[in-house]
Amino acid sequence: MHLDVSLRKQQGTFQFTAEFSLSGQRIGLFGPSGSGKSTLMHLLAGLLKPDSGSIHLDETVLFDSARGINLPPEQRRIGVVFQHAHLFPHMSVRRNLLYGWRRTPEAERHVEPEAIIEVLHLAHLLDRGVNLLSGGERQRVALGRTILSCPRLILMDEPLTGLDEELKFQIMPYLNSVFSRFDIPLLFISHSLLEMRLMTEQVLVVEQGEVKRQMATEELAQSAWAASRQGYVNLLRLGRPQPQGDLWAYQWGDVRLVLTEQGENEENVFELDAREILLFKRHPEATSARNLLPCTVRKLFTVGNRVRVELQCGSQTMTVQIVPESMRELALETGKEVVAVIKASAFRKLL
Ligand SMILES: Nc1ncnc2c1ncn2[C@@H]1O[C@H](COP(=O)(O)OP(=O)(O)OP(=O)(O)O)[C@@H](O)[C@H]1O
Repeated sequence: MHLDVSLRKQQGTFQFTAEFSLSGQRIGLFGPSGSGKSTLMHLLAGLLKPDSGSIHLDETVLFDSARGINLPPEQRRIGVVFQHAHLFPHMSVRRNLLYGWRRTPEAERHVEPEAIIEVLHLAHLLDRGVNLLSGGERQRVALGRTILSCPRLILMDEPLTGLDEELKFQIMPYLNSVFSRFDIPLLFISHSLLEMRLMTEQVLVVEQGEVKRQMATEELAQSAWAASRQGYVNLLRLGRPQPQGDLWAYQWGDVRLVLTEQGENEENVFELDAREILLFKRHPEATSARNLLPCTVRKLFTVGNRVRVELQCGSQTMTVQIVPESMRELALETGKEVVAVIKASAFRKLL
């Protein structure tokens, strides 16, 4: 997807401006409450009209004040999923799902209902009334219905915010598999940096009514680490494991990792807190930890009494957090070889 935006909008005393041009499939909108994220989504979807400027999505002009163009929402083919699933209460799950699909011209129907029902695991719910669904099931139906209207872009405004932590992590794999399998561009709003890292590749940072920056999501995660007291968390995407005794062995690029947890999916996402990784000058003689990875120091950053060490481990990178005293004792510098030691139980399965 390519999106070109240059616009202004005054809402009461709130002035919103956006000037950006981006290409990508998984984009996040990140910023504090009241900064203008939902405003931007409404402007893109055609639910709000800019005072001036233009919006181009791929080859289509959605809005251009100078040329008097303002496509109505139904002609923009942009799907929107809000925090609370807005389903038709008097219809079954099946009729909700097929609502947009039946209205989409045949030539533009590039997603089949059966495929969506399978990916979102909705087959057993098809004849149920939507009032009898749980919060997570409602969100899955809302997402399925939006995708079946075959949009060119999907906007999601905090779709996971109303759900409890456990449900959130149950739904995210569905979202990920839908967006990977059907390759639909996504613009995703969330206050959660972890959700951003799991769902997007790039982010637009919105602050005080303005799109201020555009950066890789990982860059945002690194800068958030420097600004907060929290530890940095590595996210590792690992494939199917092989049993190794009563543990599980995963291939991570050209590195083999041994974990206590079994991942059942094609792709399993684990978090690894940067503070839980130990560094040694050379291979320790004996240790209870199951993972001893020869690595090279790529970068070092010191923030107060914390040092972030970026390591190259074969083809993969990993971040470790230590204290300045350890850095001096290990004489760490760029290019130095070290051994990273990680317990099999230090990895926590997220997805
Ligand atoms: N119709 C309106 N009239 C006046 N001000 C409005 C109107 N709609 C929204 N605003 C103001 O615009 C600002 C941006 O709102 P918006 O909902 O876009 O923020 P947001 O970044 O999505 O916030 P949150 O993360 O809390 O959802 C807020 O200060 C809001 O009060």
